[in-house]
Amino acid sequence: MLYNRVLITGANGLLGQALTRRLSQLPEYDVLATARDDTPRFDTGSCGYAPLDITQPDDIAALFEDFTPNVLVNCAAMTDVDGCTDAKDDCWATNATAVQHLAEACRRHGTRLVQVSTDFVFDGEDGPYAEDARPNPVNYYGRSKLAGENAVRASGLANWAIVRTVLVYGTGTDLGRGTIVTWLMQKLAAGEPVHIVTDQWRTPTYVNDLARGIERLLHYEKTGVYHISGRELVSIYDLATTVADVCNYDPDFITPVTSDYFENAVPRPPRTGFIILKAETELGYHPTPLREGLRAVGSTLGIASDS
Ligand SMILES: NC(=O)c1ccc[n+]([C@@H]2O[C@H](COP(=O)([O-])OP(=O)(O)OC[C@H]3O[C@@H](n4cnc5c(N)ncnc54)[C@H](OP(=O)(O)O)[C@@H]3O)[C@@H](O)[C@H]2O)c1
Ligand SMILES: Cc1cn([C@H]2C[C@H](O)[C@@H](COP(=O)(O)OP(=O)(O)O[C@H]3O[C@@H](C)[C@H](O)[C@@H](O)[C@H]3O)O2)c(=O)[nH]c1=O
Repeated sequence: MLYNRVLITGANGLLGQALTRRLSQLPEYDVLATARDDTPRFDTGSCGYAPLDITQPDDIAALFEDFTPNVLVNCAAMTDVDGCTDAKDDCWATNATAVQHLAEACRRHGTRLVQVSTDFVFDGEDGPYAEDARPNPVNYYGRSKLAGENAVRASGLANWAIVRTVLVYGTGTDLGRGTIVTWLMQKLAAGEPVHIVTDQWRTPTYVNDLARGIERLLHYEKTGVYHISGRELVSIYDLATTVADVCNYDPDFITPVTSDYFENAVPRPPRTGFIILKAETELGYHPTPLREGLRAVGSTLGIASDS
């Protein structure tokens, strides 16, 4: 397709900003970025912007009439995992019911839907996971995201894709929720001690890689489930010491702990991470090595790194 009208929801978030930035640089896409605020929190480049709360079906319907997207990429979600357990109704409305409304609008307009999902649909007992592994979420956030996936599958839409990803890191403008990597950089730069878990493993994902993976998926018009993440499976403690090493911070500020140290945190799946062979072979997706991604983030933040 030469000219593709792409609607992005949740554009003010970490992924939404990166994807808007990436697609706005490509002449074949006409992008409308949407988010809850009246105005965007970041430079949208050549993209249009409109406010949209995805929990409001009438607003979705009106926007579809106006913009008539060929593709919708849903980057909006409630992503505060502990907060999802504290505010279950809001979480379900955003991560499950709203996806049902978006899928319904897509079905009515013949729009392709790309839904972004998470490694937290799995229980983390035997990661890394391929696309056909059986979901079994261990917390409310994971259950709500799995319900969002199922809303897409059950919608009767012919043309859909689900992109699952893992612990995304990167930078953006005025992000509501930072990332563990930038949080670590700030803490270690200030010489503040941190306690980091040794018993949770992930394949951390550089946000610009994820945006590129989604762009490849749009380009090839792929359907079905895709795992798009980094390739390296590391514990969060290893991630933290790598951050310290790359940025020349003192690793002694990092104390290893196990998950039970955080008594009030909701349970996380211990070992997730993804097998990304399908994305590599079908999309030509090749993630940035972890150290390189961390260096890029450090450099955006003005931090001198090891290279
Ligand atoms: N970050 C990760 O580590 C990670 C890992 C796996 C999967 N994911 C998935 O990746 C996707 C993108 O997440 P992210 O990392 O970009 O998180 P994020 O930075 O928290 O962005 C999510 C965005 O969704 C917006 N949003 C929430 N409720 C909304 C509503 N009712 N209407 C419109 N927008 C709404 C938020 O808006 P406000 O800014 O106004 O609050 C926020 O900007 C999500 O589906 C998430 O589940 C993320
Ligand atoms: C704040 C903090 C976190 N951690 C660990 C716990 C987690 O394994 C990891 C990241 O913590 P958080 O940023 O709270 O993320 P989280 O555990 O909620 O992470 C999730 O976010 C979801 C939106 C995504 O879908 C998931 O893929 C995942 O990345 O860091 C510590 O070890 N010490 C700390 O002080």
